[in-house]
Amino acid sequence: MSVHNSDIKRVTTHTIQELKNKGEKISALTAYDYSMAQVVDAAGVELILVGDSASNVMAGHETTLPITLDQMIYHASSVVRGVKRALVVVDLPFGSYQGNSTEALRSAIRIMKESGAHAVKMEGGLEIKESIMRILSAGVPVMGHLGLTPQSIYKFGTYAVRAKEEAEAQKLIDDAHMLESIGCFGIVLEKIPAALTKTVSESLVIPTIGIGAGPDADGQILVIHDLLGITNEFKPRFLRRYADLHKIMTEAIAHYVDDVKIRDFPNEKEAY
Ligand SMILES: Nc1nc(=O)c2c([nH]1)NC[C@@H]1CN(c3ccc(C(=O)N[C@@H](CCC(=O)O)C(=O)O)cc3)CN21
Ligand SMILES: CC(C)C(=O)C(=O)O
Ligand SMILES: [Mg+2]
Repeated sequence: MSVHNSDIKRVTTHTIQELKNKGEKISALTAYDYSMAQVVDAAGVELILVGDSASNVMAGHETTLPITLDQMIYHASSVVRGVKRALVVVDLPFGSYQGNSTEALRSAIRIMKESGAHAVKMEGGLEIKESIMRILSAGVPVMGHLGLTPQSIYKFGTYAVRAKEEAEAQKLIDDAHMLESIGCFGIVLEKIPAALTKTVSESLVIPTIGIGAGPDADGQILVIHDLLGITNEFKPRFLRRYADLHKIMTEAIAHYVDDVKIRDFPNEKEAY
Protein backbone atom coordinates (compact mmCIF):
# COMPACT_ATOMS: atom_id res chain seq x y z
CA MET A 1 0.00 0.00 0.00
CA SER A 2 1.54 3.28 -1.07
CA VAL A 3 -1.33 5.48 -0.04
CA HIS A 4 -2.27 5.45 3.65
CA ASN A 5 -5.37 7.03 5.13
CA SER A 6 -3.21 9.75 6.65
CA ASP A 7 -2.05 10.84 3.17
CA ILE A 8 -5.59 11.80 2.16
CA LYS A 9 -6.84 15.26 3.07
CA ARG A 10 -10.04 14.73 5.04
CA VAL A 11 -13.12 16.87 4.66
CA THR A 12 -14.05 18.63 7.91
CA THR A 13 -16.84 21.02 8.86
CA HIS A 14 -14.29 23.78 8.14
CA THR A 15 -13.74 22.46 4.60
CA ILE A 16 -17.50 22.59 4.02
CA GLN A 17 -17.54 26.23 5.20
CA GLU A 18 -14.56 27.11 2.96
CA LEU A 19 -16.41 25.68 -0.05
CA LYS A 20 -19.29 28.09 0.58
CA ASN A 21 -16.85 30.98 1.15
CA LYS A 22 -15.19 30.21 -2.22
CA GLY A 23 -18.56 29.92 -3.98
CA GLU A 24 -17.99 26.23 -4.78
CA LYS A 25 -21.08 24.03 -4.48
CA ILE A 26 -21.02 21.16 -1.96
CA SER A 27 -21.92 17.62 -3.06
CA ALA A 28 -23.59 15.31 -0.56
CA LEU A 29 -25.20 11.85 -0.77
CA THR A 30 -26.51 9.26 1.66
CA ALA A 31 -24.90 5.89 2.34
CA TYR A 32 -25.93 3.17 4.77
CA ASP A 33 -23.30 0.45 4.34
CA TYR A 34 -19.57 -0.14 3.90
CA SER A 35 -19.48 -1.10 0.21
CA MET A 36 -21.65 1.79 -0.99
CA ALA A 37 -19.78 4.26 1.24
CA GLN A 38 -16.47 3.21 -0.39
CA VAL A 39 -17.87 3.98 -3.85
CA VAL A 40 -19.51 7.28 -2.85
CA ASP A 41 -16.38 8.47 -1.03
CA ALA A 42 -13.96 7.51 -3.81
CA ALA A 43 -16.17 9.27 -6.39
CA GLY A 44 -15.48 12.58 -4.66
CA VAL A 45 -18.58 13.39 -2.61
CA GLU A 46 -17.64 15.76 0.22
CA LEU A 47 -20.39 14.95 2.75
CA ILE A 48 -21.90 11.51 3.34
CA LEU A 49 -25.11 11.39 5.37
CA VAL A 50 -26.10 8.20 7.14
CA GLY A 51 -29.75 9.18 6.82
CA ASP A 52 -32.65 7.80 8.78
CA SER A 53 -34.00 7.19 5.24
CA ALA A 54 -32.28 3.84 5.93
CA SER A 55 -35.63 3.06 7.57
CA ASN A 56 -37.25 3.25 4.10
CA VAL A 57 -34.44 2.21 1.78
CA MET A 58 -32.72 -0.49 3.87
CA ALA A 59 -35.54 -1.81 6.05
CA GLY A 60 -38.61 -1.22 3.87
CA HIS A 61 -40.60 0.81 6.38
CA GLU A 62 -43.22 3.31 5.20
CA THR A 63 -41.66 6.16 7.21
CA THR A 64 -38.41 7.08 8.95
CA LEU A 65 -40.02 6.76 12.39
CA PRO A 66 -39.31 3.08 13.24
CA ILE A 67 -35.50 3.06 12.87
CA THR A 68 -33.72 2.84 16.24
CA LEU A 69 -30.57 4.45 17.62
CA ASP A 70 -28.86 1.03 17.70
CA GLN A 71 -29.73 0.47 14.02
CA MET A 72 -28.42 3.93 13.07
CA ILE A 73 -25.17 3.17 14.90
CA TYR A 74 -24.85 -0.13 12.98
CA HIS A 75 -25.29 1.69 9.64
CA ALA A 76 -23.02 4.58 10.67
CA SER A 77 -20.15 2.37 11.88
CA SER A 78 -20.34 0.41 8.58
CA VAL A 79 -20.17 3.64 6.56
CA VAL A 80 -17.29 5.06 8.60
CA ARG A 81 -15.20 1.95 7.84
CA GLY A 82 -15.68 2.58 4.10
CA VAL A 83 -14.85 6.31 4.10
CA LYS A 84 -11.35 7.76 3.73
CA ARG A 85 -12.08 11.38 2.87
CA ALA A 86 -15.69 12.58 3.22
CA LEU A 87 -17.30 14.14 6.29
CA VAL A 88 -19.68 11.56 7.79
CA VAL A 89 -22.89 12.98 9.32
CA VAL A 90 -25.48 10.77 11.04
CA ASP A 91 -29.22 11.45 11.52
CA LEU A 92 -30.36 11.25 15.12
CA PRO A 93 -33.43 9.01 14.71
CA PHE A 94 -36.98 9.82 15.81
CA GLY A 95 -37.38 9.43 19.56
CA SER A 96 -33.69 9.72 20.42
CA TYR A 97 -33.63 13.50 21.01
CA GLN A 98 -37.13 15.00 21.20
CA GLY A 99 -37.76 13.97 24.83
CA ASN A 100 -35.25 16.16 26.66
CA SER A 101 -31.78 17.61 26.19
CA THR A 102 -30.07 15.04 28.41
CA GLU A 103 -31.45 12.17 26.33
CA ALA A 104 -30.48 14.07 23.16
CA LEU A 105 -26.91 14.49 24.40
CA ARG A 106 -26.71 10.82 25.40
CA SER A 107 -27.89 9.78 21.91
CA ALA A 108 -25.39 12.03 20.14
CA ILE A 109 -22.55 10.78 22.32
CA ARG A 110 -23.47 7.14 21.60
CA ILE A 111 -23.35 7.86 17.85
CA MET A 112 -19.95 9.57 18.08
CA LYS A 113 -18.44 6.95 20.43
CA GLU A 114 -19.82 3.80 18.83
CA SER A 115 -19.69 4.70 15.10
CA GLY A 116 -16.72 7.02 14.68
CA ALA A 117 -18.79 9.51 12.66
CA HIS A 118 -17.93 13.22 12.63
CA ALA A 119 -21.27 15.00 13.22
CA VAL A 120 -25.00 14.53 13.82
CA LYS A 121 -28.09 15.97 12.11
CA MET A 122 -31.39 16.82 13.82
CA GLU A 123 -34.79 17.86 12.42
CA GLY A 124 -36.39 21.04 13.75
CA GLY A 125 -35.83 24.60 14.93
CA LEU A 126 -36.75 26.41 18.14
CA GLU A 127 -38.47 23.28 19.57
CA ILE A 128 -35.12 21.47 19.88
CA LYS A 129 -32.83 24.46 20.54
CA GLU A 130 -31.85 23.35 24.08
CA SER A 131 -30.97 19.85 22.90
CA ILE A 132 -28.81 21.15 20.04
CA MET A 133 -27.02 23.51 22.43
CA ARG A 134 -26.23 20.67 24.87
CA ILE A 135 -24.76 18.56 22.04
CA LEU A 136 -22.73 21.47 20.64
CA SER A 137 -21.43 22.19 24.17
CA ALA A 138 -20.11 18.62 24.31
CA GLY A 139 -18.03 19.32 21.20
CA VAL A 140 -20.20 17.43 18.72
CA PRO A 141 -20.82 19.28 15.42
CA VAL A 142 -24.54 19.55 14.62
CA MET A 143 -26.26 20.01 11.28
CA GLY A 144 -29.82 21.40 11.25
CA HIS A 145 -32.69 20.20 9.03
CA LEU A 146 -35.65 22.49 8.19
CA GLY A 147 -38.58 22.48 5.76
CA LEU A 148 -39.95 18.99 5.07
CA THR A 149 -38.94 17.07 8.19
CA PRO A 150 -40.01 13.43 7.65
CA GLN A 151 -39.88 12.56 11.37
CA SER A 152 -42.91 14.90 11.77
CA ILE A 153 -44.88 13.40 8.86
CA TYR A 154 -47.88 12.56 11.07
CA LYS A 155 -48.07 16.18 12.25
CA PHE A 156 -48.11 17.54 8.68
CA GLY A 157 -49.90 14.66 6.97
CA THR A 158 -48.21 14.89 3.56
CA TYR A 159 -44.81 15.08 1.86
CA ALA A 160 -45.92 18.22 -0.03
CA VAL A 161 -43.74 21.35 -0.42
CA ARG A 162 -43.27 23.20 2.89
CA ALA A 163 -43.14 26.90 3.81
CA LYS A 164 -45.22 28.18 0.90
CA GLU A 165 -47.21 30.34 3.33
CA GLU A 166 -45.65 33.56 4.61
CA ALA A 167 -45.91 32.57 8.30
CA GLU A 168 -44.19 29.19 7.81
CA ALA A 169 -41.54 30.79 5.60
CA GLN A 170 -40.80 33.40 8.27
CA LYS A 171 -40.52 30.70 10.96
CA LEU A 172 -38.07 28.80 8.75
CA ILE A 173 -35.95 31.96 8.27
CA ASP A 174 -35.99 32.60 12.05
CA ASP A 175 -35.09 28.96 12.79
CA ALA A 176 -32.23 29.04 10.26
CA HIS A 177 -30.72 32.15 11.86
CA MET A 178 -31.16 30.66 15.34
CA LEU A 179 -29.37 27.45 14.25
CA GLU A 180 -26.50 29.50 12.85
CA SER A 181 -26.29 31.71 15.96
CA ILE A 182 -25.98 28.76 18.38
CA GLY A 183 -23.23 27.17 16.26
CA CYS A 184 -24.62 24.61 13.79
CA PHE A 185 -22.15 24.07 10.92
CA GLY A 186 -24.78 23.68 8.20
CA ILE A 187 -28.48 23.21 7.54
CA VAL A 188 -30.38 20.79 5.27
CA LEU A 189 -33.33 22.48 3.55
CA GLU A 190 -35.84 19.91 2.29
CA LYS A 191 -38.63 20.49 -0.25
CA ILE A 192 -39.21 24.25 0.08
CA PRO A 193 -39.68 26.92 -2.64
CA ALA A 194 -36.47 27.78 -4.53
CA ALA A 195 -36.89 31.49 -3.77
CA LEU A 196 -36.95 30.82 -0.01
CA THR A 197 -33.78 28.72 -0.31
CA LYS A 198 -32.10 31.64 -2.09
CA THR A 199 -33.13 34.12 0.63
CA VAL A 200 -31.98 31.83 3.46
CA SER A 201 -28.71 30.78 1.82
CA GLU A 202 -27.70 34.36 0.98
CA SER A 203 -28.44 35.62 4.49
CA LEU A 204 -26.57 32.83 6.31
CA VAL A 205 -22.81 32.48 6.72
CA ILE A 206 -23.03 28.68 7.19
CA PRO A 207 -23.81 26.48 4.17
CA THR A 208 -27.26 25.15 3.27
CA ILE A 209 -27.61 21.71 1.65
CA GLY A 210 -30.78 21.36 -0.39
CA ILE A 211 -33.01 18.45 -1.44
CA GLY A 212 -35.96 19.58 -3.53
CA ALA A 213 -34.98 23.12 -2.53
CA GLY A 214 -33.85 24.53 -5.88
CA PRO A 215 -30.47 25.57 -7.32
CA ASP A 216 -29.47 28.24 -4.80
CA ALA A 217 -28.67 26.04 -1.81
CA ASP A 218 -24.92 25.98 -1.16
CA GLY A 219 -24.92 22.22 -1.75
CA GLN A 220 -27.18 19.39 -2.89
CA ILE A 221 -28.03 16.02 -1.35
CA LEU A 222 -29.91 12.98 -2.66
CA VAL A 223 -30.54 9.47 -1.41
CA ILE A 224 -27.94 7.33 -3.22
CA HIS A 225 -30.44 4.60 -4.16
CA ASP A 226 -32.66 7.26 -5.79
CA LEU A 227 -29.75 8.76 -7.80
CA LEU A 228 -28.71 5.29 -9.01
CA GLY A 229 -32.28 4.29 -9.92
CA ILE A 230 -32.39 1.37 -7.49
CA THR A 231 -35.54 2.68 -5.79
CA ASN A 232 -37.92 2.15 -8.68
CA GLU A 233 -41.16 3.65 -7.39
CA PHE A 234 -39.83 6.88 -5.79
CA LYS A 235 -40.00 9.56 -8.48
CA PRO A 236 -40.53 13.03 -6.96
CA ARG A 237 -39.96 15.99 -9.27
CA PHE A 238 -36.70 17.01 -7.53
CA LEU A 239 -35.03 13.65 -8.24
CA ARG A 240 -32.62 13.22 -11.16
CA ARG A 241 -31.83 9.55 -11.81
CA TYR A 242 -28.23 9.23 -13.04
CA ALA A 243 -28.51 5.51 -13.80
CA ASP A 244 -31.13 2.79 -14.08
CA LEU A 245 -29.54 0.25 -11.77
CA HIS A 246 -32.93 -1.33 -11.11
CA LYS A 247 -32.94 -2.45 -14.77
CA ILE A 248 -29.23 -3.36 -14.85
CA MET A 249 -29.45 -5.38 -11.63
CA THR A 250 -32.65 -7.16 -12.67
CA GLU A 251 -31.15 -8.15 -16.05
CA ALA A 252 -27.91 -9.38 -14.46
CA ILE A 253 -29.76 -11.49 -11.89
CA ALA A 254 -32.19 -12.89 -14.47
CA HIS A 255 -29.18 -13.81 -16.66
CA TYR A 256 -27.63 -15.68 -13.69
CA VAL A 257 -30.89 -17.55 -13.07
CA ASP A 258 -30.97 -18.60 -16.73
CA ASP A 259 -27.33 -19.74 -16.65
CA VAL A 260 -27.97 -21.87 -13.57
CA LYS A 261 -31.09 -23.38 -15.14
CA ILE A 262 -29.35 -24.25 -18.44
CA ARG A 263 -26.32 -25.60 -16.53
CA ASP A 264 -23.99 -22.98 -18.07
CA PHE A 265 -22.90 -21.74 -14.63
CA PRO A 266 -20.50 -22.83 -13.32
CA ASN A 267 -18.43 -23.96 -16.29
CA GLU A 268 -15.15 -25.98 -16.23
CA LYS A 269 -13.01 -22.89 -15.60
CA GLU A 270 -15.17 -21.94 -12.66
CA ALA A 271 -14.90 -25.36 -11.02
CA TYR A 272 -12.04 -27.05 -9.09
N1 LIG B 1 -35.78 6.83 -1.00
C1 LIG B 1 -35.92 7.93 -0.26
N2 LIG B 1 -35.57 9.12 -0.78
C2 LIG B 1 -35.70 10.27 -0.05
O1 LIG B 1 -35.35 11.35 -0.58
C3 LIG B 1 -36.21 10.18 1.27
C4 LIG B 1 -36.55 8.91 1.77
N3 LIG B 1 -36.42 7.81 1.00
N4 LIG B 1 -37.02 8.76 3.04
C5 LIG B 1 -36.95 9.87 3.97
C6 LIG B 1 -37.22 11.13 3.29
C7 LIG B 1 -38.64 11.32 2.83
N5 LIG B 1 -38.46 12.17 1.68
C8 LIG B 1 -39.44 12.50 0.76
C9 LIG B 1 -40.61 11.78 0.69
C10 LIG B 1 -41.56 12.09 -0.27
C11 LIG B 1 -41.32 13.14 -1.14
C12 LIG B 1 -42.32 13.45 -2.21
O2 LIG B 1 -42.17 14.42 -2.91
N6 LIG B 1 -43.34 12.58 -2.35
C13 LIG B 1 -44.39 12.58 -3.34
C14 LIG B 1 -45.18 13.84 -3.34
C15 LIG B 1 -46.06 13.89 -2.13
C16 LIG B 1 -46.99 15.08 -2.06
O3 LIG B 1 -46.83 16.02 -2.85
O4 LIG B 1 -47.85 15.05 -1.22
C17 LIG B 1 -43.82 12.24 -4.72
O5 LIG B 1 -43.99 12.99 -5.70
O6 LIG B 1 -43.19 11.17 -4.81
C18 LIG B 1 -40.16 13.85 -1.06
C19 LIG B 1 -39.22 13.54 -0.11
C20 LIG B 1 -37.07 12.44 1.46
N7 LIG B 1 -36.42 11.30 2.08
C1 LIG C 1 -32.88 13.20 2.64
C2 LIG C 1 -31.83 13.45 3.67
C3 LIG C 1 -31.58 14.91 3.88
C4 LIG C 1 -32.15 12.76 4.97
O1 LIG C 1 -32.41 13.34 6.00
C5 LIG C 1 -32.16 11.28 4.96
O2 LIG C 1 -31.73 10.68 3.96
O3 LIG C 1 -32.58 10.70 5.97
MG1 LIG D 1 -33.21 12.05 7.48
